[in-house]
Amino acid sequence: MTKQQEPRALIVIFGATGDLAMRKLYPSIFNLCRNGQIDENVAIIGAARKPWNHMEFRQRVLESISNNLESDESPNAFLSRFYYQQVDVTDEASYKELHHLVIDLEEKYDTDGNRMFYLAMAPEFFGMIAQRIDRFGLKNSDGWTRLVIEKPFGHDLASAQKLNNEVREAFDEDQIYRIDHYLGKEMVQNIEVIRFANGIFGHLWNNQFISNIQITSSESLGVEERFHFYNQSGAARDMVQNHMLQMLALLAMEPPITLDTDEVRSEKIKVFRAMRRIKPDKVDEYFVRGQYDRGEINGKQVVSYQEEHEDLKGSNTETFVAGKIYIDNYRWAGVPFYIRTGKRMAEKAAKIVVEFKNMPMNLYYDEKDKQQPNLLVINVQPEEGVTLHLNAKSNKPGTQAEPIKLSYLYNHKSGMRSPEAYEKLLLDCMLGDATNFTHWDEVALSWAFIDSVIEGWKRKKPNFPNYKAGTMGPDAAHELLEKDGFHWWPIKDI
Ligand SMILES: NC(=O)C1=CN([C@@H]2O[C@H](COP(=O)(O)OP(=O)(O)OC[C@H]3O[C@@H](n4cnc5c(N)ncnc54)[C@H](OP(=O)(O)O)[C@@H]3O)[C@@H](O)[C@H]2O)C=CC1
Ligand SMILES: O=C1O[C@H](COP(=O)(O)O)[C@@H](O)[C@H](O)[C@H]1O
Repeated sequence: MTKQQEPRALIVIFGATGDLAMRKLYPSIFNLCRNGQIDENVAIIGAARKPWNHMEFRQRVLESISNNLESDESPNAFLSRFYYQQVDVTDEASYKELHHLVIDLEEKYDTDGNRMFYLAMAPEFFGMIAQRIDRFGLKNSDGWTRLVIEKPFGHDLASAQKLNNEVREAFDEDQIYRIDHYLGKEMVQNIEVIRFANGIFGHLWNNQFISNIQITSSESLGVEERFHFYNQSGAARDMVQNHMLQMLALLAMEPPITLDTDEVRSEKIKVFRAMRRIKPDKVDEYFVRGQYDRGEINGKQVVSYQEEHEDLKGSNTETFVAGKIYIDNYRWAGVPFYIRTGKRMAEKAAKIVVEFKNMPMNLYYDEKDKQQPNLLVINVQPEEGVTLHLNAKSNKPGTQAEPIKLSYLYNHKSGMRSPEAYEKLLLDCMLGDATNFTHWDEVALSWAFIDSVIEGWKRKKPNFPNYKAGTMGPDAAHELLEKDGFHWWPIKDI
């Protein structure tokens, strides 16, 4: 968290007619307005090629927020702040027309000259738009100008570096807000608080007391309409390089000296630097890849990845990744961080399990009835909460101790709604708080790590498909932990 400013701004959304804008951005802006977190000094320009006028655009925005509207609530004041400008980002004249509208609205809404440009467009346009915003005078020297960039930020280190150079020719690092929506999730933000505000965890958070940490983000859906993008990307690039490694960094970083953006980022960067790089010829010791076959999810038969579209036939793209990552520093030497993510798995869930080492001597359990390790479970989604697994006195005949759970569920409190990730991140950007956005060094180091895994995979053709839809991935993902004497903790009811 960094010193916060007032949320006064003109927001320009490139890609305003697209899926992300409709499904995530407009409902998030609506919630921020309804909660009074942004007010009359914020207006929004939607920019895309569709030949819409302001009224047609407002109608689409209305449709996108219809699920959020109460029956007796009028959306008119909210919608009146939305304007549309037809823009082809490849056409220079578009930027000049956009500039005129920006100037008009800035005066009307008294936005102090603050401008947020949100790039909700295909990544190949990111560099071009950033440079043209600069070249056509859309950056404002009176207020602040910020550029929000969606993922993916590159396809590998080389392309990310090229994109970063292009963007940096027009914007300074502190003006660039690279989105990783996992950093906007309530329980991901809670990792730091749980660690740094609780002595019982803070003091034990190291290799003396923790045996391993497991991070899972599983999805039950397949690739759906995004198959074209996904087939060129795969789970390692789509989920591991960003979301999974970001959660790992928050779990592993040293306490920052303050919560200022630079301090938090600098601790995360140190984690990325300490991550043991996997040599391509050793990739199979550390990483497992998978692709789903036909299977059953929620009682419904589903087709294999390769059957989802004719273009996917014969594909070698991984839809599942499990990995073991070591952080070679004093705190974490010898502690494996296991990560696991994939499509068409048994459940949609994201969960972190911190497994503590057992007591050195066991008074209450015998050989057949082993002591359960203490677990701290951070439920990221769908439930949001924390569960602590302890051992306590048992009343059952023949046993002296048994595992019990202490749970706190955030989203089960009546009337409590966790803000959507995009809601928080949009507000953070307006407030000038870049803590929950990724710094270039984090992006570069995580690409370097993933590139060597992918390089190792390229050397050997995978034997795909290798897991059934509706399961928790290929057998090799389970063996990865078993050979270290661990197992994956379940993602349900834990
Ligand atoms: N959808 C999602 O859930 C997520 C998306 N993202 C990222 O967000 C970005 C956008 O994704 P998504 O919304 O799904 O993509 P869509 O394909 O749904 O939308 C693309 C948008 O770009 C506009 N566009 C395309 N070409 C031009 C052009 N030459 N000039 C101006 N506008 C143009 C399209 O509008 P028009 O045709 O009217 O010009 C449309 O508004 C991508 O980087 C994606 O990776 C990230 C996470 C999740
Ligand atoms: O960034 C992405 O994330 C989603 C999963 O996000 P979640 O918030 O629903 O867990 C994933 O489906 C998508 O492939 C990926 O690009």
